[in-house]
Amino acid sequence: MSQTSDAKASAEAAQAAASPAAEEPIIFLDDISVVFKTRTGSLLNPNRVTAVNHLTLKLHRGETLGIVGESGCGKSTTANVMCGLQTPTSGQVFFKGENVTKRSAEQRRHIGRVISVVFQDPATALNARMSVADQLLDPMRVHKVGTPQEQAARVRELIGMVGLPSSVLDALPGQLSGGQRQRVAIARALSLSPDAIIADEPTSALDVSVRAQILNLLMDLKRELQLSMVFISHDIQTVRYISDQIVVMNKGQAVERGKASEVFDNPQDDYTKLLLGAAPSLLHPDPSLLS
Ligand SMILES: Nc1ncnc2c1ncn2[C@@H]1O[C@H](COP(=O)(O)OP(=O)(O)OP(=O)(O)O)[C@@H](O)[C@H]1O
Repeated sequence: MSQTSDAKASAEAAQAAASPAAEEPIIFLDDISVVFKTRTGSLLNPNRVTAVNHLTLKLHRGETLGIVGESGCGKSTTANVMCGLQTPTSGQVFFKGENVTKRSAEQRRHIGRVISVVFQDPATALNARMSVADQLLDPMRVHKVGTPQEQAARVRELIGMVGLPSSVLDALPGQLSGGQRQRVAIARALSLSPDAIIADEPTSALDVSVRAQILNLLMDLKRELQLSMVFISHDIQTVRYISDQIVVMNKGQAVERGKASEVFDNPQDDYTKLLLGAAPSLLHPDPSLLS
């Protein structure tokens, strides 16, 4: 199934490449694999773990691509390849048509290709000793974006965009709730007006009631800013709620892909069916929380 799924994606990619009029995907992972050296590995592959195995996927402008699969299936490694934190062992990474396979996240920023990441735990993603205002100013200072006045105005704009009062700007992360901290992390991710955002399990560390609020915030921002987003989760119901397109991963491979509604209403792969069958009892006992 995965080969069929990836063959389909490769055929689409070839077709898109042949048509100059077709809009380039923001991110295009072309048949990437990531193999880590380890002390253990498997019987067939000693001292090696294949975290991602011949994966092809595309993120189009304004789209939310959901990546779903169990722990260890390669989601975070895929996210790291997308944002330049991990170089693939094989395969190529394109950013708006440009081959950036060998470029680090830092090098990509210098050529104006920005992908921001929102991590699972805002407590560790934010600097505990920096005020909220400084956390938001930091990326603009580091990348020398705007005058001090423009940066200050942008900070006020960002904090409003994520639904927080400007009174939190002087607070330290430890003085905020988990949901507020994740809002700050999202504001920080938006500060350089990224081409795409990768949200890697952004709600998993939060209380169930707060999860729905953060999901709704991401949906609102996506609409208002026409964000292109990769949303990664082991929770298939959360992915279903927010995504336009879905890739289901198992053991480093894409086992199913397609429009979210089609994948969920008519899953073809046994693993997807298993995830869907297991889903209702996993994290959202009360579906009204997501409405
Ligand atoms: N730096 C590394 N060195 C060795 N093995 C690694 C490394 N990073 C990830 N792995 C292994 O690669 C596989 C995929 O890991 P990855 O973190 O991408 O999965 P995941 O789906 O994001 O899981 P989780 O949801 O638990 O984070 C796992 O078997 C993991 O142990």
